Amino acid sequence: MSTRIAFLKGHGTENDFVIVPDPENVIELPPAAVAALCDRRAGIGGDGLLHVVRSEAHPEARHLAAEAEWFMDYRNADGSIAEMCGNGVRVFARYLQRAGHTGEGDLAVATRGGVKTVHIDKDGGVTVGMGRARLPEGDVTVSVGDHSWPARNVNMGNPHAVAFVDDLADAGSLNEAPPFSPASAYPDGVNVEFVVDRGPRHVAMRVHERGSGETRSCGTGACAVAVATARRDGADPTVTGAPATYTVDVPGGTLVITERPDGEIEMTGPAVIVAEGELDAEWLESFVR
Ligand SMILES: N[C@@H](CCC[C@H](N)C(=O)O)C(=O)O
Repeated sequence: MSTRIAFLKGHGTENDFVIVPDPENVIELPPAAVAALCDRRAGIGGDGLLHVVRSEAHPEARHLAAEAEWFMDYRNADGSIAEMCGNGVRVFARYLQRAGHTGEGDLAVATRGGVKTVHIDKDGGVTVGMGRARLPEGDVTVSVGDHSWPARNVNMGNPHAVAFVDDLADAGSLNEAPPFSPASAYPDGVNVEFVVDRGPRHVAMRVHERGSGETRSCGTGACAVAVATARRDGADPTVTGAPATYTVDVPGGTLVITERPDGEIEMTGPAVIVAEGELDAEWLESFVR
């Protein structure tokens, strides 16, 4: 009989993840194994994978172990590594709560983008301290078919290009990564958000994620959109001293983002575990070469 490996499936605003609890970091997860797990036909299916490891047991997080017991080793659906995942970190916290590793209240989670503080609300929502946005200077253009738009460069630990469009349908099918220029703007690739206004401090977006394609939501992307929209609207809490809260509709739900006067960004949204099961270790090992 083959060995079985526990997994769970969860989502935050329909950005969905395969969760692999592996506290001691003993499960081999090369890119091919991650891509197989995230495959929606031949695997479990997901926009990404949350490898749940104790910080002490992971070489990339050991230095953060005193601040955060758990490390979110996040992978995109194609197996590539990303610095941060805003929806993923909420689902990660929900898993830790369900597994009895944390209760209600604040929880520190180590990520490649630094330590994030997560608050599990009593009403089911989860709030994450996402850190500060960086807005590198430089003109960027993104295109889809015959359309092209100027885009705002926003870094939330991972790179985003935010384009304001007349209609979300203008972004087309988003089957391919939208080309950008100059080609040197994002040497490691970029997540691209398309945004329309819905009302005062209320926008809607679609996203093409680096390493995952079009997804139903992107938490870091929603934060990038909130900051880009605030600057477009002339709102900069670090200058005015007044917090700016934006509601960001994504195809899979709604996220609420607040930028505080100290520049720190908080994001609130749902985090749901939908299933729990066992993987066939032999099947997974067939992708480990
Ligand atoms: N869906 C995530 C972002 C995941 C990483 C991204 N695809 C990248 O490569 O930077 C989120 O909710 O933030």
